[in-house]
Amino acid sequence: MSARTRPPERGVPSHRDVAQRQESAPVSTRPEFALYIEDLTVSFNGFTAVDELNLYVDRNELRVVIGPNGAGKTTLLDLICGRTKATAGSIRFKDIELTRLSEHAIVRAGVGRKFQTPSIYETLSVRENLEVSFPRGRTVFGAIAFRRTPDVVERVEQVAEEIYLSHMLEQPAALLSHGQKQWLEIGMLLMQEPELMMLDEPVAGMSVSEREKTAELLNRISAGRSMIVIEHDMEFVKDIAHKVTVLHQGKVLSEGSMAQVQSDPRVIEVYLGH
Ligand SMILES: Nc1ncnc2c1ncn2[C@@H]1O[C@H](COP(=O)(O)OP(=O)(O)OP(=O)(O)O)[C@@H](O)[C@H]1O
Repeated sequence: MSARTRPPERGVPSHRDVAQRQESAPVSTRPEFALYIEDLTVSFNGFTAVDELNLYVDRNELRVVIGPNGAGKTTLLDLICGRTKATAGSIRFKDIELTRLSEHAIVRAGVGRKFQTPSIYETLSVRENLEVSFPRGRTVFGAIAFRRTPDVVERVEQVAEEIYLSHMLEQPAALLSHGQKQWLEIGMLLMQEPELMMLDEPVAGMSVSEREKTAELLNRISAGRSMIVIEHDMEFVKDIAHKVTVLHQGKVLSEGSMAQVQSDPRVIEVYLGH
C-alpha cells in the first residue's frame, strides 16, 4: 500500500474524522493533531518534488524528517512556511489553511522556521538580536522601535537562559561560536513563541558538546508546541525524535519510532544503508 493511500495509523485520525468529532464536541476541544498535511504536491517545471504527501504532527511532538538528498525535505518546510506555493493539497495548522496565506500571515498564525545557515544580525548584541525578534520589536517599516519595557527585558532574559547565552547578552553576535549562533537563532524564533517550529539541520557543523546541549534544548522547547526537524545525523535523531518520517522522492517511505524506521528494509535500501 502506498504512503498516499495508507490510512492514518491507530490514533492518527484523518482530518475528516477530527472534523466530525469536533461537530459534536464542545467548542473548546482542540483537535488531536496540530498539523494536518494532506495530498500535498508541488511540481517545478514538470518535476514533482513533493508528491501527494500526508503528514500529521501532534502538539508536544518533535517529529524528525529524514531521507536522501533531493527527497523533498526542505521543500516540505518551504511549503509549510509559504515560501513555496503548493500545486495541490492542504496544510492545516490549528484549523487554518496555510496554503492560502502569505509568508507573513503564516508567521502570525504561529509558525516559525529556522534555515540551515544562521541569519542573525552580527553587529547587534545577543540582547538586541532577541529584542528585535520580540513580536512588537519592529515597525512595519522594519525599523527597530522596541522599548525596553519590563516584559521585553524579562522575556529576553528567559530566552537567553534557555539557549545557554545568559552570560553573553551584551556581546556582539559576531563573537559567538557557530553553535552559539544557531542557538541564538533558535532563541529569536522562541521570542515569537511559535506553536509550530521548524528547524533545518540544526546541528550541522556543531561540536559534540554543542550537539548534546542542542538535543537537550530541543527536548525542552518541544513541550507545548509542535516541532519538525530535518536532520541527517542519526545519533542526534535518536536523541530528539518522538517519531521519524522518512521521505523519498517526495513521498513518505516509512514512519514510526526510530527503531521502526531503522529496521525498515526500504529505509535501509534508499538511505541508511548508504
Ligand atoms: N524552486 C525549485 N525549482 C526547481 N526544483 C526545485 C526547487 N526546489 C527544490 N527543487 C528540487 O526538488 C527536489 C527536492 O529538493 P529538496 O531541497 O527539498 O530536497 P532535500 O530532501 O531537502 O535534500 P537535501 O538533503 O539535499 O537538502 C530536488 O531535486 C530539488 O532540485
